[in-house]
Amino acid sequence: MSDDRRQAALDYHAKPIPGKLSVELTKPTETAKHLSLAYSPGVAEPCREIALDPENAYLYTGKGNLVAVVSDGSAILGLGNLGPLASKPVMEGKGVLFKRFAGINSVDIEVEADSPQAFIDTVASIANTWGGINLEDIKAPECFEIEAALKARCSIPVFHDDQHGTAIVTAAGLLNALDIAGKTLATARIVCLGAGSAAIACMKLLIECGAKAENIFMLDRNGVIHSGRSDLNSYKAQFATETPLRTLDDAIDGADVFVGLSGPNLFKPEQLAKMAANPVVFACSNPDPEIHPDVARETRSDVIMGTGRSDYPNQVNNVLGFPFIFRGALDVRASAINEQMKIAAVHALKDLAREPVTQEVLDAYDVDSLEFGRGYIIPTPVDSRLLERIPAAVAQAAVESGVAGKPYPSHYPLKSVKEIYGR
Ligand SMILES: O=C([O-])CC(=O)C(=O)O
Ligand SMILES: [Mg+2]
Repeated sequence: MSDDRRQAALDYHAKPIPGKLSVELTKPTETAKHLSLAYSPGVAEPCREIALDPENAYLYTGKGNLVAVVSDGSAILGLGNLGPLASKPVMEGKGVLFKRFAGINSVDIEVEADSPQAFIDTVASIANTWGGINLEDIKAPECFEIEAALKARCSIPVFHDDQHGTAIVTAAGLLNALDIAGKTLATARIVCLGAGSAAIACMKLLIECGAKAENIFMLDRNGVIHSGRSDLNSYKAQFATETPLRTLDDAIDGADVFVGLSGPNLFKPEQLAKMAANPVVFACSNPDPEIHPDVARETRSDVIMGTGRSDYPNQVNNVLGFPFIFRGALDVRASAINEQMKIAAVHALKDLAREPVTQEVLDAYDVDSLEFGRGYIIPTPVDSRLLERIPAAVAQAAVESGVAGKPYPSHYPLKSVKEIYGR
C-alpha cells in the first residue's frame, strides 16, 4: 500500500473518535420518569418476565437483533496469527458491515484462549444472550472443531463467516463467471490454492452446487493434496485426489478456475498463462491478492478476475453474505444456518447479478454503466436489493427446512435498513 493510502487508512480509524462503532440509545432518557423505566425500578419488570420465559428476552431486550463477532485473532484476513487484540479493527469492521448493510447490532469479542476447548467454553457460556454468533478469522483446523462444538451447544445460529460466507459468495460468483466463459461447474477443472478454513468450505459448497470432486485440485504449503500424502489432517484428506500432479505449476496447466484463498502474490503470471481459455481467477487473499488484477489482465486479456477488495471490480468477499444471511436467520429466529439456507443465498446472489444495476450502484462506483459480464459477475455490496433478496431467500429456506422458530416475516421483502431500525 502506498504511504498516502496507509496513512489515510490509519487516520480513518483514529479520527475523530478512535474505532469505527458506537452504541446508540433507542429509548427516551430525558426525564426522571424515563430513567425510572429504563433503570431501577422499571427494569425489574422485564427481568421477571424473562426469568419466567426466556422467549421474553426477544420482546424486552436487543437479543433478537444482536450478533457477537467472535475471534481469537489466529488467522486475521491473510495476515496470519496476530493475536486477539490486533484482530479488533477487523471485528469492528464486521460490525460496521452488519449495521450498514443489514441493520444488525453487533459487538466484537476477542478471546484470549489457550486451547480450542477454552475458546469453545468461553463462547458457549455467553452465547445465550445473543441472537447469533459470527465466528471470524480463526485458523484451521481448529476452526472446524470450534464451529462444530458451538453449533452442538448453542440454540442460536453459529456461523463461521470465513468458511461459509466466503464459500457462498465464491460459489455465486463462480457460477456466473463460468457461464460467461461458456463453461459449467460440472466439467470445470478447479485449482484451489490454500487449504485453510475458507478453501475447504468453498470446495465443499462447490461440490454441493455441482462441481466434481475429481476435478478439484487443492494445494497447501506442501503442494497438491493427493492420496499419497501422509501429512494430511482429516479435513484436507477429504480433498486428496489420485493424481501424479504435485505443484501449482503442474495443476494449473489447462485449468479453468483458480481460487486463491492463501496469501499475497503466490500466483505467478507464467502460471496464469498456462490456464485454459477464458480462465476464471478469484484471487481472494486479503488485503493483497494472490495475483494483482492489473498483472492478471496484462497477462491474459480473456481472464475473468475477482478479488476480495472493494477497489477493484468483482469483489468476491464475504461482505456480500454474512450481513444478509444473518438478517434472514434472525428474522425467522432460526436455530441454525443450514445447507439449504446457504444454497438459497448462493442462488439469490447469483441471480441478482444478472439483473440491470440501479443508478444507486452506478453512482457509488462512479461509472456510467455496469452490465452482467466479465467486469460484473457478482452484485456490489452497496446494492440495496441485496437486503431485499438474500434475507428473503434465507428466511424462506429456514422455514422450509424446519429450523425457523417463527413464520416467514410478513414485513418482507425488506426495502431498506431504515425499516429495520424503525421496526
Ligand atoms: O474481511 C474480509 O475482507 C474478508 C474476510 O473475512 C477475510 O479475509 O478474513
Ligand atoms: Mg475473515
